[in-house]
Amino acid sequence: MSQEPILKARGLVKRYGRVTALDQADFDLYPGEILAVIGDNGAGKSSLIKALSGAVNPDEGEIHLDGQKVQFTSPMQAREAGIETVYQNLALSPALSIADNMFLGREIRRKGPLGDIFRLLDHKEMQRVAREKLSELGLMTIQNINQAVETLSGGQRQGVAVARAAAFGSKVVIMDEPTAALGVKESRRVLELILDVRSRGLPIVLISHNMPHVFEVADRIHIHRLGKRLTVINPKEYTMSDAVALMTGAMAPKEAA
Ligand SMILES: Nc1ncnc2c1ncn2[C@@H]1O[C@H](COP(=O)(O)OP(=O)(O)OP(=O)(O)O)[C@@H](O)[C@H]1O
Repeated sequence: MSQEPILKARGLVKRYGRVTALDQADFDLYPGEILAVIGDNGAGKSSLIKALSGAVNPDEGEIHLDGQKVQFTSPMQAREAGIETVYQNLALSPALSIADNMFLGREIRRKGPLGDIFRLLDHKEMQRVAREKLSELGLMTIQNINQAVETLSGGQRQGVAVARAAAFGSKVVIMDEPTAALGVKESRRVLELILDVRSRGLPIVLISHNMPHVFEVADRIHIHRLGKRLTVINPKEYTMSDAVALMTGAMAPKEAA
């Protein structure tokens, strides 16, 4: 790759007591790509993603975003720097509307003296922007932006979470198992959304156990094993069973070219 990575990590270490979840892990995400991260249970994928998204503080190692060294102490800091994460448990508030969920934690306040004094929310503006963001991603089959998220299907909820990440992630979108809880049709829609987000120029990190999904959308596959990056493969040059064999240690990686 001739370009510089947009997000890069070197030598990440994270220990939980006697367990070493990350053991000198490296990571590279390049502009405009979908990078899948796969690995066996307990390989350290979540720990890696948490370190990159500010949810855990690594004990050692460095993270660089856009060439600058960063040290996030909270997910909010990573979000402010342009890294949006769609977590497995979604982090949506079911009782709130779609529009309110899109702006959770970064609400737009009303301008003017009353707005300043009472910190009033600008619901109209939030609804307008939410509608715009959802329709950009072809999600306006969701009829009413004021509908509570709890009334949506799993796929629609995932759509709101992805739209929120795509709307606010200025540099990187990380998705942790976005299709895990979904049916076939809903998974399809979310995969299309992931491709849409890439076509809008945002690079994506996709953590998934679903090999067909990974092989369908990923440009490159980072294989994580025993707390570190084992290798990165091109899905066009490997079969799914090769990838699983690498993940489980049944096959050794080829020497880097
Ligand atoms: N908060 C924690 N406290 C203690 N141990 C943890 C914690 N988080 C992760 N671990 C341990 O670190 C190791 C790596 O876990 P991690 O969740 O990163 O793996 P993973 O590849 O995401 O696994 P899975 O695919 O099962 O979600 C595991 O042995 C796990 O038990």
